Amino acid sequence: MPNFAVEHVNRVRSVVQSRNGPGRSATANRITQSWIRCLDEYRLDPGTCAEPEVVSPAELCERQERLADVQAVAKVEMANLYQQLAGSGYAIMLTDREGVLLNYFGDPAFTHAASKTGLMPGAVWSERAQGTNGMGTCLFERRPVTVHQDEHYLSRNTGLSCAAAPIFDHEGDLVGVLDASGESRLAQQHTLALVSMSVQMIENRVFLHQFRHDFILRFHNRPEFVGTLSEGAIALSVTGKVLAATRSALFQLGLNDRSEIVGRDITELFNITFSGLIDSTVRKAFHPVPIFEIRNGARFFAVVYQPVATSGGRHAAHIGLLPGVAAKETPPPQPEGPLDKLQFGDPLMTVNVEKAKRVLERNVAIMLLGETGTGKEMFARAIHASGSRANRPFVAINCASIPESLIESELFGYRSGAFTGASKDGQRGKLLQANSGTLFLDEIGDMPVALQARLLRMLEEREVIPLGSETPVKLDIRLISATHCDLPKKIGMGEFREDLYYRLQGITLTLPPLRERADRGALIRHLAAEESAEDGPVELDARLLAVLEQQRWPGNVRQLRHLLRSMIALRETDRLTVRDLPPEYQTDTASLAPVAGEDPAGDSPCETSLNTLESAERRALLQVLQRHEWNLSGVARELDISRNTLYRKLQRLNIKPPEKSLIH
Ligand SMILES: Nc1ncnc2c1ncn2[C@@H]1O[C@H](COP(=O)(O)OP(=O)(O)OP(=O)(O)O)[C@@H](O)[C@H]1O
Repeated sequence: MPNFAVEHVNRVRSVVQSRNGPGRSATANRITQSWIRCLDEYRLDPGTCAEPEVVSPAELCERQERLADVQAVAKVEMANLYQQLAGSGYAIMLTDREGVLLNYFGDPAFTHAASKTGLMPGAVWSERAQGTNGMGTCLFERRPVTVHQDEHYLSRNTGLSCAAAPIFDHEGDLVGVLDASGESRLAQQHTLALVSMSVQMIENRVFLHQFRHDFILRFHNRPEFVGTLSEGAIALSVTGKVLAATRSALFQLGLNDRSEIVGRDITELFNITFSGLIDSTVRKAFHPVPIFEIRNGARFFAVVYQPVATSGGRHAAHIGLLPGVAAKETPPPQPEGPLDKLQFGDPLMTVNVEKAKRVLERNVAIMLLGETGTGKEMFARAIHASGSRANRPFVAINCASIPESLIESELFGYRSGAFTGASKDGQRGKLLQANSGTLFLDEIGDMPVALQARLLRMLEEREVIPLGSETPVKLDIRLISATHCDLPKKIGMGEFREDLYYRLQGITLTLPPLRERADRGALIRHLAAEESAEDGPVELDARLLAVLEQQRWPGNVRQLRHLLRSMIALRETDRLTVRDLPPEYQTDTASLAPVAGEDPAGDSPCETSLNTLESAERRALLQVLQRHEWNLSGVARELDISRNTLYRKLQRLNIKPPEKSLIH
């Protein structure tokens, strides 16, 4: 036996005999306790040269099968983790609850040495088989542990540094361990933080998969964290009873045990009915809605996902059974998706929605253009919620609101100590957080030029190198960007890279400003209904509606929503009139034409904002439309213009079809 091994064996024996650990820290005490177990209880020889214990291939298969759900999800996370740590001589391993190594991602530099100690599929890494070690000791302690070099019990394992975290199922049962082991001489706290994050991701995804045929409430106290690693998730039955909850859900609700929540009705936990929650989620196009927890009144933001349909149509059965939802949601032939809920007949919005639907499952970057408040983020969320990534993270980053010096680390992440002030555990950047989901880059026009180059490289190569690392991590991200800037102008001024511009716009969708939306009457009514949902319906009188329709709305839908919200809050009766408008909106009304029918002698209200030439064009076009009984294809043909050009003309000239006519 080599000298170092003899010394290690002697040290282990003397520590165990004197019950005196290698140091006085909690970790050292835990290591001593483990050494005592190994010698006294398992009767292991710290200097053993016996071959590592390995189960038969048939048994390995059987064990892998038993943990198939976890394995399938873990594979993706193991690959991510491996790529974050690759180059530093690490292997990532998954064991079952008996410590049998099921899956292994190894750094080539390490794999050869590792197989000699038994770091290979089928090997048993329980404490009983391998003495104190990351996987085995983690299984024993049921919490994340590091075991660094000569803290190992067997002398042959003292070259290893291990960081391991336990994986629990939704009932709190330990199902396995995720471990990163390597030959690094550095302490493992940073690696342990990464391993623990991966475990949380695995637990969340397994949960979402296992309860995919039930309703799932996903929440966090910050809306932007819904859909990410730290969200809480609660599975609900068709009647709104809690079936299961993730660890993070219990943590956020301040509960210690699942029994405090499982079997309870959602209304006992939050101040909202189940059907109300589903309704508002759908109405807000899967944008998290605020809910309040009953015990302490804490505010959360939540989204409810409906069951994924099975071949037997279990989804449809659920909807049919739901109290309150059933009546409103009589199964339509083509169920309305989150995208459909954003438009009410405006031709440009209809085209946008149709185009977005066509590329839902295709790897095409989407660029959303539009003035502030036109609903770009809402549209991006609806795209995400409509596709197969709906259960994956939606990560939004506003390039204009974070300091230039921090955008890079926000996006690409950093390792511990990468810069002054960096968290000691490092951070997974937004790009990695969004992996397998959607990344929404808002205000992309404000991204610093230097970073644009890095972003472009990431898009071309579909991989990212976290700050402070040298190893790329593969990315699978749906990218949606948005801006209100004139990007071609920025390109001309050298402030935006042309190559990135073309890369970002697989398709470009321009959201119309509110003042140009042909469906703004319906949108106003829809928003008024949403804003008054909690305290009873309101009615908007015709003149108020006309006045609202003719405002300029520099802040677009956001401004409209805020105005309606305050009018509804301050109302004296449930019938809102122009008298309920704040003064700054009323000044505009004097110059507006009266509502049709109020003053038959006056010009059409729609003409008041047009110049003489436009008014003439409008009248001429109306005549052609009437001649063709509003058949737009016929009109387009007669005028020799495309239907799209005709739509734009109708919008510009503020022409709407008569109430009951169908555009065809
Ligand atoms: N189609 C819509 N239906 C209902 N509400 C909408 C719609 N579009 C936008 N809104 C509302 O308008 C507000 C602004 O939407 P959003 O934040 O998505 O706009 P934006 O264009 O991304 O704004 P900014 O450019 O300032 O980031 C939100 O509160 C949203 O509720």
